[in-house]
Amino acid sequence: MTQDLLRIGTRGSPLALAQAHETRDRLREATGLPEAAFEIVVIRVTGDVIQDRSLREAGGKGLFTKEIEEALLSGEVDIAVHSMKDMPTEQPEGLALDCFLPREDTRDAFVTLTEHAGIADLPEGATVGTSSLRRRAQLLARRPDLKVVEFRGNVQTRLSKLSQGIAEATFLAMAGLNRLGYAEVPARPIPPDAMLPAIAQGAIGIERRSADDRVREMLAPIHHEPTGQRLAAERGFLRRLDGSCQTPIAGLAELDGDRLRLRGEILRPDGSRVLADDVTGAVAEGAEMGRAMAERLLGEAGPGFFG
Ligand SMILES: NCc1[nH]cc(CCC(=O)O)c1CC(=O)O
Repeated sequence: MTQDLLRIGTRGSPLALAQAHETRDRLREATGLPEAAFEIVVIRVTGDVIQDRSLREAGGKGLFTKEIEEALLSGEVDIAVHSMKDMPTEQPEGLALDCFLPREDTRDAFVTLTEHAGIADLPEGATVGTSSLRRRAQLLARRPDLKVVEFRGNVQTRLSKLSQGIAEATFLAMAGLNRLGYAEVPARPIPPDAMLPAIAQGAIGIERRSADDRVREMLAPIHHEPTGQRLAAERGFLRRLDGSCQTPIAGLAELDGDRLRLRGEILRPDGSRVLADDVTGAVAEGAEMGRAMAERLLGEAGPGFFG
């Protein structure tokens, strides 16, 4: 970082830009620096360029982060703002990811232009759009009769697919809708008991060069430790499961004083089996609780579970 400018790297999607603006505003507030001290630098990532096929086919993890991390390492940007939901559990050598903003709503939302109030009310054989393996598996676990079609693109695109009748409902993260200020989108939050969210859903993380002390000091006052504690548990769970990267995984940690409750779930992609666990322990033990839960569920699953 040059003496007077902090370059903030981000994807160019409306949600990514909203998250970058939130980060800049919090940094301005914390540092007292003027708006001119920050520059938002939009970086094109592979995941944004691929439009014609499913992201999974294109090769899994890191599709939304690789180019941004390269820009960090080369000094093109000084920090990178990410949806933690899209972040691998390990960062490249030389980068640190330990600053988290206060978490938004962690729930998924059921979105429909029809009068159906939720998953249970959809007519027999109805079509639901989602490109999330997790949501697909969770949906089919409850309603094996439903048809799932691939749904990509931003919120507007997905809503227009609903209005064209391509599907009767879809799912979106409440966090994204709230951060974009889309109060008019017909979205009903789903309680975590009914659909456990993705690991780290609703959390924003800020990545930096490990050795950049000036940036580390600048980020310290905007870090939200309770969010960090919850993510430590959820990502501890994910880290142990990451090997099978096509695995539908869900998890949510919640704090109650110095206690942490962690719920986790792994599913077969077709929803035919769901293995779930729910534990409470000391906040400081979150990462280990997550790892141990993953171990238990993997043991229960046995070989071939994800087939
Ligand atoms: N995988 C895409 C993605 N990454 C983060 C969010 C939403 C915001 C969040 O969960 O923080 C979304 C879209 C969605 O799931 O609706």
